Amino acid sequence: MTLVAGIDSSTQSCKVVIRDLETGAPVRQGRAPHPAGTEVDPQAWWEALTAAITDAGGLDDVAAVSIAGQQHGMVVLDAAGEVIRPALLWNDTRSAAAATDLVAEFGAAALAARTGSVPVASFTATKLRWLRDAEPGNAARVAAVALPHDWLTWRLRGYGPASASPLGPVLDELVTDRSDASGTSYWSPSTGGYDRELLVAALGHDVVLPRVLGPSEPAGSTVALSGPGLPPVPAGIVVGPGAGDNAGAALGLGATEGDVVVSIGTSGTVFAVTGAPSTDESGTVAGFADASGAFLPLVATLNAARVLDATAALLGVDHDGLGTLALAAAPGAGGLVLQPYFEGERTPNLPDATATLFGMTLASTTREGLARAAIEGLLCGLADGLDALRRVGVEPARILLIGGAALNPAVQSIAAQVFDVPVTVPEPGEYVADGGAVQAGWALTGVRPTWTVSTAATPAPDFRSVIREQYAAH
Ligand SMILES: Nc1ncnc2c1ncn2[C@@H]1O[C@H](COP(=O)(O)OP(=O)(O)O)[C@@H](O)[C@H]1O
Ligand SMILES: O=C(CO)[C@@H](O)[C@H](O)COP(=O)(O)O
Repeated sequence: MTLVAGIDSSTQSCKVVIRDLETGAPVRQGRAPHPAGTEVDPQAWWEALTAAITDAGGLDDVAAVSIAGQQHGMVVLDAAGEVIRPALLWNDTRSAAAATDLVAEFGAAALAARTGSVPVASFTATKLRWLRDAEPGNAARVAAVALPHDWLTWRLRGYGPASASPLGPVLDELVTDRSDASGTSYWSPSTGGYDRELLVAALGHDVVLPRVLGPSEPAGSTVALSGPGLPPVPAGIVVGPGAGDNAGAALGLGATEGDVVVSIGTSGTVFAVTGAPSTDESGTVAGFADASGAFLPLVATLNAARVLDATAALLGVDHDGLGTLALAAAPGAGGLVLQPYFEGERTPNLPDATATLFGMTLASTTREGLARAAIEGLLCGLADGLDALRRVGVEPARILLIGGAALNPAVQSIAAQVFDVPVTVPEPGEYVADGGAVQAGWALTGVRPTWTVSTAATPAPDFRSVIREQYAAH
């Protein structure tokens, strides 16, 4: 039996899935938490990767591995391969003004044409501009810029600072893939090349950028790393190119034309695999590349599963309790509407916004109503995203609902009331890590594995227009 491993280094945790290459059957898995916050020392991801691989029983019997991860995070390295400052994550909004500056300098339409997207604070280029302006000393030291999955792949292949890696700080050995490169705002999904003028405009000088690998192109192989604080990984495992987490999920799900994936994790995302690149100069839809050689128009919100975490904590219940309360209220929650911008918002681009509860009356202000308004509010933001995808030509036939909060039965049934497209809930799984496992198998054999994904639920279509009408009124 040949085993392959996929890794998802996501915002809240690191997950490892090991599968049988031939059948796709799960063999074992592991996970470890990431620290909270929107600024994280990448060393914490390396330690979580070590813990998660250990939790998964190590990789001794594994033939190939590939790492997918949260998109956009800014990892800046000096000439000695040292991380210069903690990474700014995709959900860190301090670079909102820098994003505004870059859009003013180049124009939204030009940026959409050159990079597929109009940058907001999430995008790497805006974080580099923030660094240039706020921390010029750190900016001047930058010799290479990587994304979270690029840096972890580099470390797993034995590169890193001289004191902590067998192969040392070889910056030219940094690699990335099309999907994650497309979230930088200095790479073009249409041409497949870096836009160095935009990089220099952001950071102030040119630097080493990771080589962009094709979907099945191996990054190289592992070197033996076993030791205290190092992942238990033997030498010679093939390392796949890795991916941005959303592209990884599309690969893990085997999403095809007509499928729109809605992921409710730390971020909320709505995306589809398409044959041609998309351009949306309004900035709503990011025109990303995918991990199979195609494209991935995507809408992302900042406020997703944690809206439910916060509401459940406020109501003093767990996730199941929140779901039970929500289903006890009628669709529309008696007029109660939660605009859930707890962390500012990315789509719409309102980085300084806060959450607001509308429609509070003595009748509507109940625990049940609040629970339902929280689920409806986060789903309405994603339904707006679905409409934006339609505007760039996506024709949805079904929604594949994934991510931590998709496990919640109330989220599943309310999704069938908010989306005007049938909803399918795949069996609970780590689809981003599964996408990494697909990449690992693809890089190992040259043939893309096609594994079956089972369905856990298909909530009956039950579209209730009142929910979106109320939400849109505020
Ligand atoms: N049954 C549930 N109902 C609602 N939310 C849940 C449930 N189970 C997990 N979550 C939430 O899902 C989130 C984690 O989802 P995940 O997709 O792993 O996130 P990420 O990939 O961004 O790290 C957490 O905020 C967690 O509290
Ligand atoms: O910024 C985006 C997509 O553009 C986010 O989707 C991040 O990629 C983080 O994803 P999760 O950790 O929430 O899955």
